[in-house]
Amino acid sequence: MSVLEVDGLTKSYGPLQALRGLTFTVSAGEIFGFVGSNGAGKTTAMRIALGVLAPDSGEVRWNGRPLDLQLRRRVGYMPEERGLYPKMKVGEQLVYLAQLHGLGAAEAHEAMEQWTERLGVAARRGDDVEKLSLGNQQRVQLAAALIHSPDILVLDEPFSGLDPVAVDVMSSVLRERADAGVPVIFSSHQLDLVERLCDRVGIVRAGEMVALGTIDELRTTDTTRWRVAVADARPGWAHAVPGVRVVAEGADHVDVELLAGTDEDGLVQAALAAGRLRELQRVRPSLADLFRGVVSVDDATEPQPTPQPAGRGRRLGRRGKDAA
Ligand SMILES: Nc1ncnc2c1ncn2[C@@H]1O[C@H](COP(=O)(O)OP(=O)(O)OP(=O)(O)O)[C@@H](O)[C@H]1O
Repeated sequence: MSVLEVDGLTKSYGPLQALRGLTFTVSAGEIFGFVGSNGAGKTTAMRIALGVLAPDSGEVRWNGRPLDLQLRRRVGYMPEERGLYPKMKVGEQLVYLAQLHGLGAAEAHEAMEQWTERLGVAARRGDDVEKLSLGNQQRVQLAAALIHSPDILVLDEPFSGLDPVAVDVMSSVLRERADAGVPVIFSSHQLDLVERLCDRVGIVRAGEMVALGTIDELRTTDTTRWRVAVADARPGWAHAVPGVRVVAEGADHVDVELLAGTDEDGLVQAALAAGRLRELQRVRPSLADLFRGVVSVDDATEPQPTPQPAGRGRRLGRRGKDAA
């Protein structure tokens, strides 16, 4: 079976180690969700997968073969910073991009018509890209990634800023491509969407993969989670129960985890003693819960550079990324 292998990627920007041996695979027909805090290294990894950025070490292979220039032309890429010509008309631009990927004029035109139709921007073919709303520009950007029927799709935050209808269209296109045998990788901070759409998920933290698998595989932990609703309970009652860790507190309920070796009897007794027990049920952690479990609050800050002698080690911000 065809497989995209991302193997042991490391990448530093000056003193900042953005990737530390990042490894994962995506099979043909699979949608892989790439998640992680801001600055975790997702864009860096995707740029390397496309070949626009070279790793310091490690390799990306497609069916066992390192991704060379020829194979890279078979990748459909949606960059985070987007990459359309603002003053070019939507239709002309898509035809032009298709031809750059080797399609003949008639074929390119047909592909443009097909994708603008499918993505709901057919009426905008004659408009300059810059005149489109951001969401519509994004639809065109996806069309640009798909126009040459790529064998691999790599999409950097394709869902950000889309309205719910566009999210549905984008989701069904990705599923369709995957069903046609294309491995699809996309990054997103919309974890509910990732949970819904992806066959497997990778959680990156400071340039390393810290969790990898199907959502169900990621849910397999040695702790179990319960939701308990107690009316008129004294505040904070759950915090005092031995073997219980409070993971979320709502207005009328708490979510708790029973630590390994603890059964639910103690929790039930404590809940009954705390007030009128309204609800007690086992809950399956969402991807957002799993994410919080492996990515700490501190990760929202970016990976720290290794200490440098005075005068060096300046960290580039978002705007400086492409300049480096
Ligand atoms: N060209 C560059 N020069 C210097 N530092 C960079 C450059 N590109 C990225 N970085 C840094 O590398 C780290 C990883 O960045 P990257 O953009 O890959 O993360 P990300 O997971 O895509 O983040 P986000 O979710 O915010 O898009 C960050 O600390 C970032 O500031």
